[in-house]
Amino acid sequence: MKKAIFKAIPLLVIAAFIGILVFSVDGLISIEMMKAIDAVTSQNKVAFGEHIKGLLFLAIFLVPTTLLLAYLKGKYKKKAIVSAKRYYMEQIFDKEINQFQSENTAMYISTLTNDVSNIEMNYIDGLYEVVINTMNFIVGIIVIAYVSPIALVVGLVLGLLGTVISVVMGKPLQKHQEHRSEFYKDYTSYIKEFLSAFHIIKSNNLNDKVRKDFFNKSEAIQEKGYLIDRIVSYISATQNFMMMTMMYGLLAFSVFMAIKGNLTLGGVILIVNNMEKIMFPLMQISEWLPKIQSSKGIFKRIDNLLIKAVEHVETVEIDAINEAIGFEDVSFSYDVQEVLSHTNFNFEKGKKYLVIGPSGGGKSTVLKLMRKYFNPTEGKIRLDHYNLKDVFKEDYFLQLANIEQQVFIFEDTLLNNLCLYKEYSAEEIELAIIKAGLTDFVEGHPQGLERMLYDNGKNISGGEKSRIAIARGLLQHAKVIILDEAFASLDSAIAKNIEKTILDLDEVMVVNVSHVIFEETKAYYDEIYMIKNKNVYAMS
Ligand SMILES: Nc1ncnc2c1ncn2[C@@H]1O[C@H](COP(=O)(O)OP(=O)(O)OP(=O)(O)O)[C@@H](O)[C@H]1O
Repeated sequence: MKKAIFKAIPLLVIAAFIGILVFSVDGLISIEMMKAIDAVTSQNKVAFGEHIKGLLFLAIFLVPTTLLLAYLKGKYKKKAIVSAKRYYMEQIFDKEINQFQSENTAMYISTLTNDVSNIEMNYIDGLYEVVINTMNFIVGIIVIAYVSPIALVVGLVLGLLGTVISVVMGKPLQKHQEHRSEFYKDYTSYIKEFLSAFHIIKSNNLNDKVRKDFFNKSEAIQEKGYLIDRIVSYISATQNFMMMTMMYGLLAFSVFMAIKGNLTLGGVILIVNNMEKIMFPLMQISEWLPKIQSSKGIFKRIDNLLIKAVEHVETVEIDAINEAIGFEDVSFSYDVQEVLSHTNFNFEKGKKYLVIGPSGGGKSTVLKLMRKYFNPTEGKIRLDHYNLKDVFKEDYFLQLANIEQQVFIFEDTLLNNLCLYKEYSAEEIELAIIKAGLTDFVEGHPQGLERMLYDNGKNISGGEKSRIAIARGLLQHAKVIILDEAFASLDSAIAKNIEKTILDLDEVMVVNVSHVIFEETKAYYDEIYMIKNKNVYAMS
């Protein structure tokens, strides 16, 4: 993820140059001021007037450059955060479906919210502050060196010491930030679970247990936050002590030089004035360095989360399915459990298949293999004369329409939910609506296709969701339609009608896994497969 953030480095470099300009102008103002004061002490009115003029000119020049620096800061931060988030999303969508499904999605939510905002506050802001304050510090030191080179050495030694102390003290922060990030992951996972199970918790009187668990988890996070704040306070206190020592040390040193006649009054004022310009950046640098360091563990956690499982390299492009999808001596196991053993069967182009079998027999597993979520443990799935494993997913998925019982509804209009953000003609949409039995549903609402669907379809019924999924499948004009218990939430009259519509589709292979079997439509299938005892049997 760091690499993505580094895309904003050119902006940071430009900001660093503008920073040098701003701080140099500021330094020149101090020098003009010193000269003006020395002109007063030597009663030189002409020189005083000239230095005041120079001072005013520089002060005016400072306004646009300071504004430019503020603008660049905003640009850099925006670019860094946007690239980090874009990289994050790209890496997630690069993952295989099966890998993603085997992980807890709460991890992703927690990383995208807590960890990314932590990186923004500590790392992205930190890099900017360290770079800009380093420029400020360097210019401050040069300005002081202009009147007293020895003061430069004293300043540098003290500055270096302060930074080393901060970095060493900041070490434990990294470990605690990592722990806090872990706590947040569990916490997000827990919140996700209890919000999803709200009705189960209420109806089973589990409120007290949930309240107690919630309290314990919240307290653990707050305790960790408190510990981190305490460490930050210790670091700040040590830094303040260092800064005070440095300020008074330099002050005493410049007064000593003035007494010895090696420094003018203007010079003492310049050093005192510029001390803040050295101290403040030093304080900032030593405050931000531990924060930058503490992000290391979080980066590691995010990068581990985004690691893609090693996958087979796909090489075959297709633009149609011309013959069949055939399972040849296919075996498949989840970890230790074997679900299919050396099984052979075919789904031919344009034919209709009903797949039945006992619960846990392996029906969904066959569909997952067919959808390329997994590859067989042994044997191969043939697509025409290719091994399905070698075929590009993007090409293959264009040929498939999946209609499942669990239908996801986007928080958007009915139209967008039907078309899934693709372009279809009005006639195509109308035909899909009719075939999916959605006509009354669309016409029965004053806003028709423009009605809004909310929160994964909370404002529509399970049957309506299923019909939306069916309409989506029909609109796709896919050559293979896979139905996974798609009729389970529909009343039998509607289900029979839709099943018949789908079975009437010419040139479309239909694979219907269903517990709901209608005698009236059974005859329309070319084959019925029974999946049991790790094997697939043709019933005809
Ligand atoms: N991701 C998984 N990890 C481990 N085992 C799994 C996984 N998915 C399914 N199984 C196991 O594999 C077997 C076959 O499951 P599958 O979901 O294919 O059956 P099914 O015939 O579709 O069942 P049902 O009709 O109940 O939906 C079951 O014993 C199940 O517990």
